[in-house]
Amino acid sequence: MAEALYIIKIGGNVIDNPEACSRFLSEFSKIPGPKILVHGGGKIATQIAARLQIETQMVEGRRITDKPMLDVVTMVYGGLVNKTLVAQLQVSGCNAIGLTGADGGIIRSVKRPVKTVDYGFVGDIEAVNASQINALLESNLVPVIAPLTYDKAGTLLNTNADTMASATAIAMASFYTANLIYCFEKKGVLSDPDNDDAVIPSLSPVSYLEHKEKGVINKGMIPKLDNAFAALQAGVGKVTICHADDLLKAIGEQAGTTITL
Ligand SMILES: Nc1ncnc2c1ncn2[C@@H]1O[C@H](COP(=O)(O)OP(=O)(O)O)[C@@H](O)[C@H]1O
Ligand SMILES: CC(=O)N[C@@H](CCC(=O)OP(=O)(O)O)C(=O)O
Repeated sequence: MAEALYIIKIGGNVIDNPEACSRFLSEFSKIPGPKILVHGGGKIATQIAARLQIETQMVEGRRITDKPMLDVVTMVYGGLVNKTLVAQLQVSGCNAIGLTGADGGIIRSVKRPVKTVDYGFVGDIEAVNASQINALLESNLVPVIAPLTYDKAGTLLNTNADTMASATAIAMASFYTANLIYCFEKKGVLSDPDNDDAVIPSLSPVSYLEHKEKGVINKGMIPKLDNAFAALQAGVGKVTICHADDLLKAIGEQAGTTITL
């Protein structure tokens, strides 16, 4: 069996909480062997945009990204968030290297075509350069990937971080047994949104549909789960959704929600 690789995604709600983020990074640093961190930061981009009097508009979990908003997300994801995480990982003994999809040409996308909604500078992933990412891993570096990609015209594009993580895990599955873990601020996918302990231990496509129809799985969880199922279907070994504090538990035994087919 191929060597295990852990692709961990951390969302904006955890990054925005300094104590929770620091606990998460300390757990992440302890993962043995090759690993990749993919981060979001949507909440911080929204806050900084507001300070600059730029209004945020989300449609189906995706940010409408005009040029002023593209400038904000480039600064926030590619700069502030990415470099803060890298610096903190360095002092945890983890030799992190911060990258957008454009760095090393690791993730290229195409501007989302305008159908009913014009998302602006938002990218749909077209190609992940798994060999380039693997070269970093083989140099014992830990890639920390920001949710920005680039297109063939050399334009940066804003790209959902859950999709970045799923596409990276799928591409890396040609070299490793890929394990994708979505870490966020809840204990897993919940069967009752008002009860933080009502974790669904294992979620199949059929039960996903049932929970979605009942309305108990909604908002940001829908694109996250769509990405999770897509990864499993495309050869990723294991996909888990868990609390950021439970990362090592999810790797060692079981925590949160395991996605099944
Ligand atoms: N059934 C559910 N279980 C857990 N979270 C849910 C559920 N339905 C909707 N959510 C929402 O999904 C959110 C996670 O998605 P998102 O905001 O995109 O997170 P992230 O910051 O990790 O990208 C949670 O904060 C929660 O409000
Ligand atoms: C196109 C698009 O929507 N991009 C996302 C990228 C950040 C992200 O996904 O952050 P979280 O994981 O913290 O939600 C956004 O700008 O919000």
